[in-house]
Amino acid sequence: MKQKKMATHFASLSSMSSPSLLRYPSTNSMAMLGFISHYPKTNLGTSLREVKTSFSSSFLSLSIARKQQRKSFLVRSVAAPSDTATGFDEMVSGTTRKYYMLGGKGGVGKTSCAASLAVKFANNGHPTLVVSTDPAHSLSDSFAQDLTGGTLVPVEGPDSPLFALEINPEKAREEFRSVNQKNGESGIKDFMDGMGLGMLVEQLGELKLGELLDTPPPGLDEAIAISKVIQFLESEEYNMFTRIVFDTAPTGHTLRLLSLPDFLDASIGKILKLRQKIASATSAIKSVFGQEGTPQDAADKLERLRERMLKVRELFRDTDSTEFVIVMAVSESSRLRASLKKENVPVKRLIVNQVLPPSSSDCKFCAMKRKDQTRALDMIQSDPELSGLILVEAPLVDVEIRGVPALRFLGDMVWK
Ligand SMILES: Nc1ncnc2c1ncn2[C@@H]1O[C@H](COP(=O)(O)OP(=O)(O)OP(=O)(O)O)[C@@H](O)[C@H]1O
Repeated sequence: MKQKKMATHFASLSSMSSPSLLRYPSTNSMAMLGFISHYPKTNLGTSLREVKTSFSSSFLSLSIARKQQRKSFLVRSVAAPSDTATGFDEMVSGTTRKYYMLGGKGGVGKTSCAASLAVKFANNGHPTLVVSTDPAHSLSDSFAQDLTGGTLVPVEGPDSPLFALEINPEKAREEFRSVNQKNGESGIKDFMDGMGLGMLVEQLGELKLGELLDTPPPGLDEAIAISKVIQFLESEEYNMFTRIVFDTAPTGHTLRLLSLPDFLDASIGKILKLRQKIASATSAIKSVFGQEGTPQDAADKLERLRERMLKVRELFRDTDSTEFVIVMAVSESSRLRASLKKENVPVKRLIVNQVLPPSSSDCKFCAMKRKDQTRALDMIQSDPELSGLILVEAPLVDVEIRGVPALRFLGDMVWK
């Protein structure tokens, strides 16, 4: 229903003719998105004057103006773009597979930036896959398409194949969970004490395996989800993808994820060593690993998971194939950058999203916001953690970033 609405919406846009509208050439039959002035400075006159009208009184007038615009299918942007080049040429060059992980707090526009980057890659000849491993998915919203099935869904519109995937982190954990102990820890302890193996239980207890699987830390699901994606991308079937864009979880989760492979590697390594020790006590192992499958199955699963985690960890640190792009709101701190640095994760670019446009006649509120914003941008530029990064100011646009044409529009402004 919503998709239909979108299609109508953009179809109407494509049939508009106004001197102040700039039409986007589309290589397929998808409708086009028109925006007043594609932001070149020379073209700001009429459009910005109109925009200022809605900005000058209050946000109420802005929202009324928005409604009117939507009604007449006139979509306008209220921001000037950054002139900064993001080095997209470098991002797009070469056919060797590259991974882009976009991370940042929830609500800053991470998904929009990830989806627009994926669209841009696909429009520049790269068969692309965009994956959401954020437990609170919004990729479906962004593409205005249902991507919730946990499988690769083709996205219509871009010039080269673009597939999207929302990974259900719960499902991704199932494999790991299947090696979970079925009994409570005290049950196992009694049982194993009876067999003279109490010490091993203590060692297992120290790993907090049961706790880890029953109430997993937020980053665990994502670590497993990413490792699954990496795994299936290795198969021949998915060789075609030369760009993989990850819409990762919000900052806190992502940071945990970054340290998890080490943690899991250490834990799984210990478990595997313990397996050797208790190899003869089959029934005890069954209690620990559950009744399903043989101890060998459980150990093999853990070993495979461990290998995959190691790959993810390597991938996160490989500057040739992977880049972590930070997306933040203007007012945020540089904590994420510091943590990424500590984890040796390659970061080159920082997107500061929803930046207000320049204007000479702001309302009080807008003027205040703009001041805050200028101060925040100055701080970012002088922050030793951030100053070395390519700073990209993504403008606030007066339209919902939904569907391929809108993502294409945003992508053309952000990824240059
Ligand atoms: N530059 C922008 N101008 C205007 N609206 C924007 C911009 N960037 C994002 N938005 C809007 O902000 C909302 C949140 O964006 P998005 O879903 O991309 O954020 P997110 O960081 O992925 O959030 P979450 O983690 O909650 O999914 C969306 O409605 C999106 O359309």
